Amino acid sequence: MDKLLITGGTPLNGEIRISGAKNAALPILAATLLTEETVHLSNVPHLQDITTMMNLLGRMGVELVLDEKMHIDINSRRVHTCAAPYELVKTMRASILVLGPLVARFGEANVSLPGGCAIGARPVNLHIDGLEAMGADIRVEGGYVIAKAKRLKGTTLYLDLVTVTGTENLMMAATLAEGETIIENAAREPEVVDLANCLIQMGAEIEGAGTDTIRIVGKERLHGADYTVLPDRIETGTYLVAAAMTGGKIKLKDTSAKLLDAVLIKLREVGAKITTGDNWIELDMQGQRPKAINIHTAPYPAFPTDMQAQFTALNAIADGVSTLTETIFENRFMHVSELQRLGAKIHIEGNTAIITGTEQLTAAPVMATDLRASASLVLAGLVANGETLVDRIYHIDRGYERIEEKLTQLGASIRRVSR
Ligand SMILES: CC(=O)N[C@H]1[C@@H](OP(=O)(O)OP(=O)(O)OC[C@H]2O[C@@H](n3ccc(=O)[nH]c3=O)[C@H](O)[C@@H]2O)O[C@H](CO)[C@@H](O)[C@@H]1O
Ligand SMILES: C=C(OP(=O)(O)O)C(=O)O
Repeated sequence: MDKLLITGGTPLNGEIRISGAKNAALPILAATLLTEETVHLSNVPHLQDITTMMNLLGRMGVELVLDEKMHIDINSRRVHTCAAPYELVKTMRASILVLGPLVARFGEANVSLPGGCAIGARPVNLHIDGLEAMGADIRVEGGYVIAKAKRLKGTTLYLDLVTVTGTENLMMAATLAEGETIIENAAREPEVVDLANCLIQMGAEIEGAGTDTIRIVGKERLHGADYTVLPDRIETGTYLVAAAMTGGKIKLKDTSAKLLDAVLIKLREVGAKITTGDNWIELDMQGQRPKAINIHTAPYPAFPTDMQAQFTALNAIADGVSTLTETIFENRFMHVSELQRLGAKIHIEGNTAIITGTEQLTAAPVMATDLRASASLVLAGLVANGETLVDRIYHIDRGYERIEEKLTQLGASIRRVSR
């Protein structure tokens, strides 16, 4: 099994390109099930989750043609099964995103509940309740969501909790439903907006994406489109934190500062000098040690839970004591015990981590438990004294494209080893 071997101590310096967003590309790939015409996608990141989604679509009969730059032509004319089997989707939560499109276009779906995950229980009850309210007949049996429907009917849906993939699933389903659907308390994440923009290019009528009320008027059919996926704000944020932790100076290209307001505010509080342009962000830490900052995760536009682990690593070496409160997932502190192995001084009280910054972490073998937890261990490895070996990096390959190449380009000492 591959591991990452990191020798800490080099301030990051240089320029890299940010990839397309995993959490936008996944629902957009699922959305191609809504039309029999070809959808052409660009800026799809080369990641394990994307491969899993493409394998799943391929197994259903979707034709996918891709070139080495990950431009993909996708055609769902010949779908012959509406099943998403457990063996194919167990490693990826986002597989549930095929549920809405399948029910809306084919009137049936047999989709495995996504497998257990280290960050929390992550039920999909709101996806199911919403589709039922639109007229689908759904039962959950043997670990599968089995749905049948004649044409879905538009209605007003109120989501009890802000759910990103729940909003996406219901928005996709509503594009082919009869009449108008209103989603109240919708997620406002940029990835929801990106999906809506792609659906609009496919002929959908959607207003209000990016606000908490989304209105969709269903169409008889959608058509093909040519769409470019937005940049990955979490990948962007992760590299910015890496530069801040190492006291470096980096420029990230093909990204957008507009997606990262809450994160950039926190990085400025840490002491980073940040300059932005239309499609780039530069961070200069001027060799300083970061200042400790308090963080509270919440749905967009507040501070993203997907950046919590990376800021835990930053606070572990920062000057001062900080608190970091996780409000989205009940079990998203699995990285804490691994960071403690590197010398971090953190204790957990309920859903808050209290962190006393220490000037120097010391290398140790550590184990990744989920995607962003693994990123936090890599960041800690970049500043730890000695060689840190990060195990179970298949988690990181789910969400970071060529991470060791990009960090090497920025001057880090990191390589993939099989041990
Ligand atoms: C592929 C993708 O886009 N993943 C992102 C998405 O995950 P995902 O869409 O799974 O996360 P949700 O926004 O749905 O989860 C928010 C909260 O709602 C709860 N909930 C959700 C649905 C439901 O039916 N019932 C329920 O109780 C969840 O357990 C969680 O506590 O948003 C999360 C929150 O920003 C991010 O961390 C993930 O990176
Ligand atoms: C939690 C994440 O992804 P997923 O929802 O796909 O598990 C993430 O991207 O940090």
